[in-house]
Amino acid sequence: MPEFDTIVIGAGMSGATAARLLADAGQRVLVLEARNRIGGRMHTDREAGFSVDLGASWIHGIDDSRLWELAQALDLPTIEFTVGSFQAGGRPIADFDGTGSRMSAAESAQWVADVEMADRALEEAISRSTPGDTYLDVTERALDGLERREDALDPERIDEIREFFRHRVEEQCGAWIGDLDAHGLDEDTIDGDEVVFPRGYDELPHRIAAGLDVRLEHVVRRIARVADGVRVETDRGVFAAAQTIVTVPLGVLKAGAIAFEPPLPAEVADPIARLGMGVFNKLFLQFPERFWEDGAYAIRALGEPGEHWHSWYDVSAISGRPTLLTFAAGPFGRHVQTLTDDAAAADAVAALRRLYGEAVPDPIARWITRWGEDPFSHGSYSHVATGSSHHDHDALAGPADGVLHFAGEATWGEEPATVGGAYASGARAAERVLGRPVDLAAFAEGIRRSEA
Ligand SMILES: Cc1cc2nc3c(=O)[nH]c(=O)nc-3n(C[C@H](O)[C@H](O)[C@H](O)COP(=O)(O)OP(=O)(O)OC[C@H]3O[C@@H](n4cnc5c(N)ncnc54)[C@H](O)[C@@H]3O)c2cc1C
Repeated sequence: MPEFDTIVIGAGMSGATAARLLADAGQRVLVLEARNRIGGRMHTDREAGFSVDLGASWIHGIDDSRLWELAQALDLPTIEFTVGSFQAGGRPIADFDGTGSRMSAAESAQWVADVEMADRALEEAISRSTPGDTYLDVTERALDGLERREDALDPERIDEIREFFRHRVEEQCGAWIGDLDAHGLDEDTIDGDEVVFPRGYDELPHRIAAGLDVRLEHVVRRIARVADGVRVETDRGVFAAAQTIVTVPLGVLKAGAIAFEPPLPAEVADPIARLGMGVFNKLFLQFPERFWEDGAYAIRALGEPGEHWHSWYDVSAISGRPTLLTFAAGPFGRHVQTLTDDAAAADAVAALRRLYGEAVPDPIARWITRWGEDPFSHGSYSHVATGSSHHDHDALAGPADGVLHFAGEATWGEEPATVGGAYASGARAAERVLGRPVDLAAFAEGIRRSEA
């Protein structure tokens, strides 16, 4: 008989959740984690004495969110910060136009109205799209229609909206707009406020994983199905169990970093090949003093000044120090990974100086991520690449044969690319192993009781 009932591969949100649920149900569970830390793409740097979330920061929409229920049950402090999604307006945003000049309130309101009109045309174009159409195709059709209207917007404004749509895809999916399927943002809905975690988001997987048998720095290389279950080969030994839950990121599966014996069946291998893994990187800049206006949640540059670095979020409330967070995603995100930290920060500061001039001091600290170069994620999160569909996410969960299960953000079609999706997928994998539903309220209560 194998030594373990279940081996969970990966100690991120999905793996920690599945492992804890199974251990709570009385199973002998082993978690194998390649990195020297728990949390995966939830990773908080606390070295400076405050929290800097290098991976996920937000719960995107707390209404009807099981993740929000968990965060509340565990008494995690949160700060409301409803601008994590890429919106034209909705919250106070300091907009700058194509000449780098601050827009008036009326100009910003007009911009939001223009984007809303374009979004309606885009929705229509998506509904009429045919298989194989990219998000770029439908965007161009929508903008083309707007250009030919009697009350057409001027070409400069159309270009700004085009740029906005491109940036939205890059931020939501980490992908170039021409690589995303026309339906790639269909599931991108946010219900309710968004929140961030001043103590750091990775507290969540750490508390879930507390007390589990987690072996860090164990890189899984091969998974073989054998007569009585699975043999999992790592760089530090071989482990056996009745079944395994694989939670490594889609990027790791796409890179072929784990060999499966026998090879994965088409029902799982094809979605792995079809879905895309995007790159989304963060750059935090901390300044000696604040130079942007009070009350603005975000700063946004339209047109040419915002071609690359275009959106800055004021995250000072988390550290108590003047700090802006900006993103580099898609092709630009891959480019930024090739720059030194000095060069990337200097480039972002130069973009800010086009808006605020010499009022922008040199930053006193910075943090920059390179998720696309990380061998244990090979990217930031999954997306519906051209030719794939949201069904591919759920198909990826398997189980291929009841012994080999998959979980992780990429396996949850309703809310992929999120911590909420990872959490739900971990719970689903545990349910499939146990053959019965799990009670997430009791799960949270169990974590609290064990900490008391
Ligand atoms: C920069 C960034 C910002 C984000 N922002 C948000 C946000 O604000 N809100 C949100 O909801 N989501 C956000 N996300 C997405 C969110 O972080 C992920 O969806 C979620 O954390 C994924 O959890 P997971 O368990 O599926 O995968 P992971 O957290 O990646 O866990 C998988 C684990 O498998 C391990 N592993 C990999 N290969 C091996 C191997 N060969 N052997 C053993 N172990 C291995 C990894 O080290 C990792 O610990 C962001 C992601 C990034 C990168």
